[in-house]
Amino acid sequence: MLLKRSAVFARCYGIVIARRAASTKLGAGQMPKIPSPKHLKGFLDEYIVGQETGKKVLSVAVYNHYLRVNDKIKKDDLEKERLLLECNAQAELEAQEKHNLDDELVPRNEAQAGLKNLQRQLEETRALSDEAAKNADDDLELSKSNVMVIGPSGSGKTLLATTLARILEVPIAITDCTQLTQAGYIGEDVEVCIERLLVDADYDVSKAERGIIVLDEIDKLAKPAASIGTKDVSGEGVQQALLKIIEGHKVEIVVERPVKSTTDNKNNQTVQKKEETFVIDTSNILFMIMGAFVGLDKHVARRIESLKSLSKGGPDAVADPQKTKNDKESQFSNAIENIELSNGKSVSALNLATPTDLVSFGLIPELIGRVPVITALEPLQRTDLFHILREPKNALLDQYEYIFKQFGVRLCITESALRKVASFALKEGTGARGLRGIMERLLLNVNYECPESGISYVLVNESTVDSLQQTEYSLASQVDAKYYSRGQRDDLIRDVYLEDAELGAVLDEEFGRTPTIKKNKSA
Ligand SMILES: Nc1ncnc2c1ncn2[C@@H]1O[C@H](COP(=O)(O)OP(=O)(O)OP(=O)(O)O)[C@@H](O)[C@H]1O
Repeated sequence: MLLKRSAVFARCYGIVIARRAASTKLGAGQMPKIPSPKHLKGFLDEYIVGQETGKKVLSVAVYNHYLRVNDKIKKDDLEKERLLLECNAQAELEAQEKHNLDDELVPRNEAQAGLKNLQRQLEETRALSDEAAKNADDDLELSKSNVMVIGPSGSGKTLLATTLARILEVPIAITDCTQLTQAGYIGEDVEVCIERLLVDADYDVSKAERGIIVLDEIDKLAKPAASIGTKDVSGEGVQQALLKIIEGHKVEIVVERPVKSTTDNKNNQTVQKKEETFVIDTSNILFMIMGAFVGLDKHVARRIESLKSLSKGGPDAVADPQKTKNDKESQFSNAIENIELSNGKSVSALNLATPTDLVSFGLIPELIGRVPVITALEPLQRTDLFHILREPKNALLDQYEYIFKQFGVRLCITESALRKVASFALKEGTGARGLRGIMERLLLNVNYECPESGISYVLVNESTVDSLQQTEYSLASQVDAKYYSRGQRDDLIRDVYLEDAELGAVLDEEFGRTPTIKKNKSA
């Protein structure tokens, strides 16, 4: 009996500790409401132009990931609840048993009836919790699904990840894989990505444990064919080191956490830091692995062409290589190979990349195996770049208009000027990333001239962009626009209408003018 009691005590003691931990963490980490894939995609549409397939694939993958996270947390909580219920009933039974049997005032038969009653309650509790566990499909565990996003530089890979983190209100950490090395070598250890996530989660472990880690430039870890047999501490070594954390593992990290800031006599603020150890379980963290994988499209195109030639029966049947080229944009070095499908549609070769292609590229199969969802982003076309300039939330045009408004100037950029900027960016071949640089060069001189100058309106039109294209970067200061004082507002509107009737109408409305009838050159 003594042995039995001490066993029960030990069990209850253990569970009471679990109860304390559970009561503070119960439901912690669970997402309150996961937006549906359609809702997620709709939100992405507001910020990201094009990339329809990528946005759809990611919306579904992210939705499923967080369903799994919630399911896992729910099951863990249920199990804790179950143990608690059982423990409480058992502890009460033990206490009552002792009390009733020791108390001489309680008649023997009443004490025994009371105990029987408690025993029945305990049985009922067990049956109820067993039933709840059965209903929750306890044995079924959803597996982790990390995501790989392949796409040319500046196509929106990082923007997709950060936008998703924003809608889901989860912390995010972006790590450039080229900085990582195997533990013990000069460079950053792979655990640095978890440390960054923890910082973004404001040192809240449960928040960090459901965050997103982006491993950017993963393609730079590809094992070069020449490295076979040699130790590759920054490529294959890092891929190996990433395996555990990507799959789901408890990782211990020591971070220097800022605790308080003090001000010395000279009014200098110093932040005091304290070393703290955290244990982070990475099994609910969503890993998004990204890279441009330059050359992968050519590899895929070759593989598909050789498959086609095999199915048609010999070298004579090899498809015209021109067919796999991007139609208009192929003259640019970063153009991605296109593949013509049997239904006549043309898709980017990156969309047809298989895990085997990625292994041929130099990623290790174990890493690819842990990332079951693979999607590719399309290289952005001229029209995408034009839309990116003015349509999404946070569009560059809105940003520049806002900056100019701060010093009292209405910046007007015509549609044809923006289309020229888009063409210019396409030629530079850096995707949407290049747009910012071009806009900076375009507006450098204007931005220099306007503040505190008496200028109220600036018009940047097609010829302004032409003058930028004719100059070298160093001569960007020679790019000029049209400037107007407050009294020349009508001149501005007239000039705007010559190139962009839509913008003219916007200005008419903005200034409370009667709409101008003559809406364009031909009118
Ligand atoms: N499809 C898009 N829609 C809207 N904006 C975009 C899009 N693609 C890129 N951008 C803009 O270009 C900038 C760079 O994009 P992002 O950092 O997401 O590119 P990336 O694909 O991650 O490039 P890299 O491989 O060089 O890191 C973003 O800040 C964003 O403003």
